[in-house]
Amino acid sequence: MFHVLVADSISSVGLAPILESEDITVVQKKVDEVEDLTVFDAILVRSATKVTEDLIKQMPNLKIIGRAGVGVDNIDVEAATRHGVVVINAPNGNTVSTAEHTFAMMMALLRHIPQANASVKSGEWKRSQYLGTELYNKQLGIIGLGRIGSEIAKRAKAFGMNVLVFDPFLTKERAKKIGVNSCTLDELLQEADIITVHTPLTKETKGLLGRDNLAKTKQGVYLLNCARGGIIDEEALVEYLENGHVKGVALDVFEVEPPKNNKLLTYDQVIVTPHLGASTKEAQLSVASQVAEEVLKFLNGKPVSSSINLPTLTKEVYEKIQPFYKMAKKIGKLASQCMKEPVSDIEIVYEGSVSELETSFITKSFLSGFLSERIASTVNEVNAGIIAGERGINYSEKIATNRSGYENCISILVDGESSSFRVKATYIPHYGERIIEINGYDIDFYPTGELLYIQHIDKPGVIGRVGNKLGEHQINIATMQVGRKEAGGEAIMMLSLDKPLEQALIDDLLTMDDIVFVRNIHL
Ligand SMILES: NC(=O)c1ccc[n+]([C@@H]2O[C@H](COP(=O)([O-])OP(=O)(O)OC[C@H]3O[C@@H](n4cnc5c(N)ncnc54)[C@H](O)[C@@H]3O)[C@@H](O)[C@H]2O)c1
Ligand SMILES: O=C(O)[C@H](O)COP(=O)(O)O
Repeated sequence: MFHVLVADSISSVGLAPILESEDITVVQKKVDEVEDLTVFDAILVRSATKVTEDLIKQMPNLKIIGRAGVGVDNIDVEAATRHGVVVINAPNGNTVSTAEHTFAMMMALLRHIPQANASVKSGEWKRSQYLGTELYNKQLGIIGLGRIGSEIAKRAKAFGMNVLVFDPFLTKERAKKIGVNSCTLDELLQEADIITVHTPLTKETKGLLGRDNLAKTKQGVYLLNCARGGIIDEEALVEYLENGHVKGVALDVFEVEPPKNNKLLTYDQVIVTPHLGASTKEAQLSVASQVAEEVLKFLNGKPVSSSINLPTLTKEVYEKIQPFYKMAKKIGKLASQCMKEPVSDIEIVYEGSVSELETSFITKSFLSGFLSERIASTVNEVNAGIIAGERGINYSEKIATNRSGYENCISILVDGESSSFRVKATYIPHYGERIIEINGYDIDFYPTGELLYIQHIDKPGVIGRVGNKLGEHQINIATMQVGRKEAGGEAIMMLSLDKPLEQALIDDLLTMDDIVFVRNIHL
């Protein structure tokens, strides 16, 4: 008999396969109302229950966490993985509902519907006070053209809006297919009448619309956030509402939920909903049935298709593959951070002993490292191939015909819209992972921590000037590797640092003679 805890409000109709199973006992209660957490094999949640490492530790029988929705930011996926607990979600079930909710918010915002509704119900009849603005012919700026962003774009076009999109990982082909104009963030900020955000909350998107970027927007801009609280910096937003630059805001999500003493709630021109994007009968039925089916499959020992953390490998295979698996993920992150641009093709070549292993898993691990720098946190070995396909990235793997002399070697070539990136790595037992070539330059470093990648001209004094500049800013260099093809030509440096560089210092390095390219890398 399996025990499943349904800790949040999830559609019972959708959960029917689990509720009706004779082999499963279901308890529908909040975590803190449950007396004995130790019996449960599965826990099903939405965004309200926080599945922390502490909770996972209190559930020693736990095998699977089911998220009836998209975002897994309320689940400690790393801890789950460490504890061998599979995490699954329902990534597509609420896309349309959230897109529709965003659209409803946009229309309500520009036509003052919540304010007018409250006014009429209080006995007023103030027609002239609620003069609205049409969507027709307006510039809609969409930041993040994933599942939800694309659905918004379709609907906006039907309303006769001009759609501008900023998504650093959007290929030209995909933008063309969806029929949107891809532009830079600055162009979008300067041109859009209405801006809506649809990215995951990551270290790069946190505060994306903060003081500096809000200053670049049009006077009288409207803003929407139905993605995750914090993408629009709430403190900066208050300032821009106070000075009248931002005309109206619609929020479904907040930095702290439920919001407490949040000044944004005091403005008449701010309309809000309590994280209702996914709250429709259809979406709830869809996410609940997706999760129920997956959990049922898993508990019956069948493979699941929406796992976001663990690949389905036997213990034996996993042990052999693990070092390459980990290394491939790091190379993926390295390549993605070195090449911040849309990518169309990735080729992975395996050489030596690694080519005898199940390389498709290693390829997926590379892809998940690569994509995790660009897409929501839900990308992993299981879904990386599908996501790459959705993003228009073709990937292929080959076994090398020539040997380079290493016992094992993984070579990767990433083709982007304006440049390519080539990297080679090897794994040496009892010594570790080594990056042995970048863009044709021989090099040898351990891919970990804070790194600084510099392309420069091979001239006396360049390395010294870089060292001095970092020293002036109290940045300690732990290790440094240089590589060149010929004396006096282009060369590269890879420095391992005790802390990352501020953007201002990177900009400063770029102004120095003979420095061509500088990039902070975090592995
Ligand atoms: N309000 C709700 O109830 C609700 C419901 C569902 C999803 N969501 C949230 O909506 C957001 C989008 O969900 P989705 O399913 O469309 O995700 P998705 O992964 O399909 O799309 C995210 C997009 O953001 C892009 N992106 C990543 N970093 C970026 C950056 N720095 N700048 C611009 N674009 C960037 C990615 O390339 C990707 O195309 C997520 O935060 C999700 O948690 C909210
Ligand atoms: O990430 C999601 O799926 C949404 O934010 C919906 O969250 P909810 O299931 O708590 O409504």
